[in-house]
Amino acid sequence: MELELTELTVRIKGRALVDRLSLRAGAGEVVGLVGPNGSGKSTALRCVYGALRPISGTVLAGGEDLRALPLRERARRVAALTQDGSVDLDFTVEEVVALGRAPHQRGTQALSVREQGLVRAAMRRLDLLALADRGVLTLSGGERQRVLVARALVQEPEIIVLDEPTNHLDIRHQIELLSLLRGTRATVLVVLHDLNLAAAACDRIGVLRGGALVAAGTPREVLTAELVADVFKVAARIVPHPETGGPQLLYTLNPSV
Ligand SMILES: Nc1ncnc2c1ncn2[C@@H]1O[C@H](COP(=O)(O)OP(=O)(O)OP(=O)(O)O)[C@@H](O)[C@H]1O
Repeated sequence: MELELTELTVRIKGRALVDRLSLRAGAGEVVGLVGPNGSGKSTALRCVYGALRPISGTVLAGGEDLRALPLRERARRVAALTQDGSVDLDFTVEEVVALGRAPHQRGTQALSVREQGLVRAAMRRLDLLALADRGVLTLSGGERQRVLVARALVQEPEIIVLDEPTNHLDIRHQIELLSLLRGTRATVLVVLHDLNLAAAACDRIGVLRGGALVAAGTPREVLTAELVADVFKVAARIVPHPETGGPQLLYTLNPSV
C-alpha cells in the first residue's frame, strides 16, 4: 500500500520541527529517513502513526487520509516501532508478540490456529523462540527491541514505520532486521542513523535537515560526499560495495576533536 506524506508541517512555539515535508513510499518499497540529531525525523514519523497532528499537510495510506480512518482501521494498516515503544507490564515475550493481533480481534477472543502460527513464525524470524516464556521486563534492550518488531509483524500491517529500529541491536540482529524489512511485502518507512545500513537496506532515502527535505532519491543518488559533508558535517569517502555496487561510506577519525 502506498504511503504519501504531502507538505507535512509541524510547528511548536513558532518553530517548524517539520517543514513542508513531502515524501512518497510506493507499495512494498523500503524508504529511509536520515538526518542529523534534531532534524525532525521522529516528529515526521509521529505524524504518520498518529501520535502527533501536523498543523498542515496530509498523510495518505493507499490514497486515504490516515487521520480520517477509525483507530482500529488505522492500526490494521500501519504498525509503528517507536523510540518510546517500551513495554511496562510484565507479560511474557509470547504474550507481547500476540498483542500484535489486537487490531484484528473482537473483544477477548482467543487467537485462531492461523494467528498462533503467525506468532510462532514471527518469534522464529526474530530469534525469540528460546525466550517465549520469559517476562519482557527481564530482557536486554536488544531482545526487547526484537519482541517489538515481532509484534509489529504479527499485526500484518500494510505499512510499517520504524524509528531507529537497529538501536540496541548487535550487528547480526541489525542485519537480520533490515534483511527482514526488505523481505516483507509491507511498505516500510524507517529512520536510520547508520548511513551504510541505510544504503544497503533502502530503495530510496530522504534526507532531513532542520525539518526540511534536502535530498531524496536512490542511495547512490543521495549519499554523495558533498551531501554528507554539507548535511552531517563529516568528511566521508564513498566507495562502491564490492558485491552490490551500492554506496558505502568510509570515515576517518579526527584526533584533534
Ligand atoms: N514537544 C516538543 N517541544 C519542543 N521541541 C520539540 C518537541 N519535540 C521535538 N522537539 C524538537 O524538535 C526537533 C526535532 O526533533 P526530532 O525528535 O523529530 O528529531 P530527530 O531527527 O528524530 O532527532 P534524533 O536523531 O536525535 O532522534 C528537535 O530540535 C527537538 O528538540
